[in-house]
Amino acid sequence: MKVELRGNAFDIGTRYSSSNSAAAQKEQLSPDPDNLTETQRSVAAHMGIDGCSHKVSRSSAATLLLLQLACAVLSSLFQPSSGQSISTPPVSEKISLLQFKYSAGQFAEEISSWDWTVNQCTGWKGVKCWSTGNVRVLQLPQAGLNGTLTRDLGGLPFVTIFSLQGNNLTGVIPQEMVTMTGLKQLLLQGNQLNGSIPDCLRNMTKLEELNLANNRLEGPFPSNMFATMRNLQIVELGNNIISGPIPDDLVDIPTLQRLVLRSNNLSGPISPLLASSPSLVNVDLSNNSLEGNLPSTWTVTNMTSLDLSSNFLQGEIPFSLFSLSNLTRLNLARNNFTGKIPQLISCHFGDAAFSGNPLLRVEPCPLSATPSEPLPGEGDPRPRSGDPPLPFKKRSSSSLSTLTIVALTAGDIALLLMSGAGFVFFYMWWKKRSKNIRDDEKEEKAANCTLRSVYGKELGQAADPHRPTYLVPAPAALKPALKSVSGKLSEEVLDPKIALENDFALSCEEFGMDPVILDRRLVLDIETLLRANAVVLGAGTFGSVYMAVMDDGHMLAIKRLQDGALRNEDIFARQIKKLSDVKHPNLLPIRAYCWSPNEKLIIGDYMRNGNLFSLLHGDKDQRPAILSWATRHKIALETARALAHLHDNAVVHGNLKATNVLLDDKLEVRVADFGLESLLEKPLQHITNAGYLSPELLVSPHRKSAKGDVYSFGVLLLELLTGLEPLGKNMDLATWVKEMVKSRRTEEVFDPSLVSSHVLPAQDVLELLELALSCVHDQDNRRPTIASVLRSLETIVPSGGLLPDPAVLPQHMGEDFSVEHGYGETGRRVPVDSLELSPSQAAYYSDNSSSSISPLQAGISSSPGRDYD
Ligand SMILES: Nc1ncnc2c1ncn2[C@@H]1O[C@H](COP(=O)(O)OP(=O)(O)OP(=O)(O)O)[C@@H](O)[C@H]1O
Repeated sequence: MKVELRGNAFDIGTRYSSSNSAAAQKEQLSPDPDNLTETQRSVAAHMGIDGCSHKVSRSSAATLLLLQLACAVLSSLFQPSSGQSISTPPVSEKISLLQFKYSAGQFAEEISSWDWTVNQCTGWKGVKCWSTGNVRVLQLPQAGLNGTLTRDLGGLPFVTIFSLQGNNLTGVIPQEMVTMTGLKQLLLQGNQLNGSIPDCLRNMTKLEELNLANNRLEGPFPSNMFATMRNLQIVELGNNIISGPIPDDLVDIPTLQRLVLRSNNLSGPISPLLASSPSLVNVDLSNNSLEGNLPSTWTVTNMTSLDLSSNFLQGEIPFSLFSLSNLTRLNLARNNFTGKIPQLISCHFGDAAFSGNPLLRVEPCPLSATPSEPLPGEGDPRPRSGDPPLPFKKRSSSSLSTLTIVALTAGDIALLLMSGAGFVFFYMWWKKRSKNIRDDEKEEKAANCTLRSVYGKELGQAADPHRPTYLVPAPAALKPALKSVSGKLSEEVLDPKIALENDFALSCEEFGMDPVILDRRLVLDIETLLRANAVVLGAGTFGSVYMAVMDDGHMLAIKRLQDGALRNEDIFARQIKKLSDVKHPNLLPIRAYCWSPNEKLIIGDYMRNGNLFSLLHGDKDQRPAILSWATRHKIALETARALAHLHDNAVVHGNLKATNVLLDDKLEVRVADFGLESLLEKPLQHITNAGYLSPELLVSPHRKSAKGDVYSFGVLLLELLTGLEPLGKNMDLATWVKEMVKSRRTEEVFDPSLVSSHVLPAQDVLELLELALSCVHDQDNRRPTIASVLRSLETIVPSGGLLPDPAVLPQHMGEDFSVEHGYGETGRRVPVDSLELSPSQAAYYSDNSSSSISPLQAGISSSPGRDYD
């Protein structure tokens, strides 16, 4: 009997589905809407709300009625008689939900419980109801939904939380959702939704959180859309294709705290309203096409984080911005700002905050004062909490005082800096010291350490990394794992404010045990991990890497090892302990790990400045940085130190490449991912670092050796010298440079930002090239040891024989430099085939200049077969 009736219910759903698209059937039904029941009337009324261009059609209402009648009979038979306190749920809402299921969730295991015979309020996953029986919450994050948001969702007028993030929903956001006038959270980030931002959102006047990030929404904001949405606290629309200006009625919402519009096509100036908002805490407008000068007066007193990097902003940076009392994270990199940044300010916000502005003169900071600190005590000679008390009252804010700013703007900068050098050092010392005191206090509270959603109550306190990071949906491979544990999730983890970043936490739940801590300064338990928000940073050879934000703002990087990791816990523990024992200031320490039969996580610190590859070559959300010769030399030196230390401790890195050369807050190198193959059941048989692999390893990738590391290091040096990626279209970088040198075209290999066309490279650069070439010798026994490479590197003192950083050039020289060296009018690097590369460098990337096969593709080291003359 039950089976039969379920079949009926399914038929109804299917018929309804097709009726929606079949005009003929609609016409046949044509009921009189005057005869609608109370619920129907309410739905229809909501669907026809003024101000929304789309109104529900007569035939839809008719279909609804017919279905409701049919279903009402069934529901009267099959409502549970368990004495629920919830009233009988409206059938129309059930139909709307089923219709949505048939459109988007037929194959989603998550909503297999959505069965007609079950009460939707008590037995359907992801659905919660009011006591009246109306749907209050629809919450299905990462549920494997695959299809469109149907117009029938308009039949859920009493929903307050609509949370379908991290699925694979396509199509437009239907105008019918206008009926949801009581909505407080609309969370659809991490889908494939397209079309424009629907005008009808304006009717959601109670909305507090709007998150449509990571979709394909395009076009400008509907005019005056936000004028009615005055309760918004969080607006996240990053990583779409939204164009046009940022509307004033958005930035002046009196409750708005978090505004993330990064990586869109937004243009126009930054409104002075944004600079004076009393509520804004976190703002990220990076990676757009915003232009013009910054507002001259900044009074956003609550703002802690502002990212305007990678735009076309220009003019001088107003000092009032630096005086904001709570601003700890500022990123103005990669714009066209002019003027001068005194040392006091570059020390406060970090040099990187101003990099990539060719006409901005930044006085580099001899110390680092960026907000994120290493764990207390780590290689850190700073005073600790046991030290004598401070001689003055603790300041409540870390901002520069108004007095300081006035002094600076009055033109006394030089004098102030000279006479105040002691103050700077003392200030930095004090700042770091107070941080240590806080850290120590936190350590004492370790046992109670819990994490909160950074998008929830702790809004804006910790979530915003200095460097923009993409939020991306969980890798497909992870989804089954999520499903398998989702049934166990607590209510709190399903908080819709905790967005798709919780992919990591979900997968971690499988452990059910605390992580093994390898660094006693790290306080972390499974609860902590479960509640942390995680962002996928990327996936590599060994698995995915996530960034997770702790409640104290500390950011961890968590590598989730793919299948193939050691199955024996003891051996895994022994190997990982061995790796974590190899400590060096230029190695990224392993702080903890999790092991379960199905999951293995490796936990270390998150490096805000990303990796060398992105820095040199740029990536999706970062343009290449302009690195001076001295900086490149420093990176080479520190990487060599890390590698030498590994080899001294009998650890082969085995996967050295620019994405594994990470940069910490002080732009100091932290080499990551060393020795990871020792954690695998079987050595990898495939190439993990194409372009960096020595000829002998191309033949036998599993025979990792110290000399193989030296070869990879040589390629890194070449990358730093040439500015080119390790793999061109037709050959690898080492082969290309060797050929260029053989053809006496050495000067053409250097990165044009290092050497002007009429100044030959200085001796020290040539020495480095020679050293790099010795490392990439085809025969491993002819390569030097890393210890001897390090010694040579230490003797090379970067000279001033090259053009200095554009940032320190006088302005007129800066202009010449940008034109001559391919930075274009805006001071940005321009793509391959343009001025940025020498003709021979451009040829390295082009695929029509040679028909040769890359030695990597061929699996052997051979002559490139390229015509160099
Ligand atoms: N601790 C970290 N801090 C910041 N970024 C990190 C950290 N660890 C890894 N990443 C970044 O995350 C991304 C993915 O890293 P992952 O190690 O998985 O891949 P990979 O380095 O490209 O390749 P491989 O797995 O072969 O090393 C890379 O861009 C990497 O630079």
